[in-house]
Amino acid sequence: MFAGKTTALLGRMLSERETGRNVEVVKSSKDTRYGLDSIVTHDGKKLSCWAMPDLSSFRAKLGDEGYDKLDVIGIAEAQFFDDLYDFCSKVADHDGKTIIVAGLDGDYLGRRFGSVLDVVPVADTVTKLTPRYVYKAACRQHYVDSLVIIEAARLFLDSLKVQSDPHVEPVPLAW
Ligand SMILES: Nc1ncnc2c1ncn2[C@@H]1O[C@H](COP(=O)(O)OP(=O)(O)O)[C@@H](O)[C@H]1O
Ligand SMILES: Cc1cn([C@H]2C[C@H](O)[C@@H](COP(=O)(O)O)O2)c(=O)[nH]c1=O
Repeated sequence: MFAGKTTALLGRMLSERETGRNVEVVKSSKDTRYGLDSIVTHDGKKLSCWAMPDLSSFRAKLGDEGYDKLDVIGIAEAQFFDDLYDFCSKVADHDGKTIIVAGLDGDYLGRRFGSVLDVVPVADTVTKLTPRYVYKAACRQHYVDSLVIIEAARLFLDSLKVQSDPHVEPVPLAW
């Protein structure tokens, strides 16, 4: 929800790839917003991925040979995978691969979301990202009225365009 999770995941995967490591990304097939063949940031950066309903089918989908060659697995929209903890434990501890998880730890009401929080104790590092205030408010409202997020995003992006022009006075957002 505009916090930069997908941007961060994409950046991490590309830098792992640049160091010669073999990487793949899997995302939940529940997230159909931008199609199923890629993870896509809200400003349109893309990286191809596998979309799956659960993580237990990951190895079978890649095949043993493809799976064995992998060094790094990125997981997007992790909040939708019920088997996140079991997958991460097995793949990291048993198979020795690096896993980079991106997902929401809480829903729009601030309640825990899926099992993202369960993998925190077994993670080597955790980065907590938070949306800009305007997006946070709009995302909450989105679940009440789905049109509000679109208008809020448009207003915010318009305000950035105005502020980036040194000859134009910035217009404050009214909320
Ligand atoms: N420092 C930053 N880190 C991440 N995203 C940023 C940053 N500054 C601006 N952005 C913008 O915020 C948006 C974050 O989108 P995205 O990574 O898809 O978020 P999320 O996956 O959390 O919904 C993008 O439009 C990106 O360009
Ligand atoms: C806050 C919130 C989000 N969701 C869903 C909506 C999207 O499919 C993802 C969030 O994706 P993003 O990459 O962070 O934009 O989660 C939901 O179902 N319930 C919620 O409360």
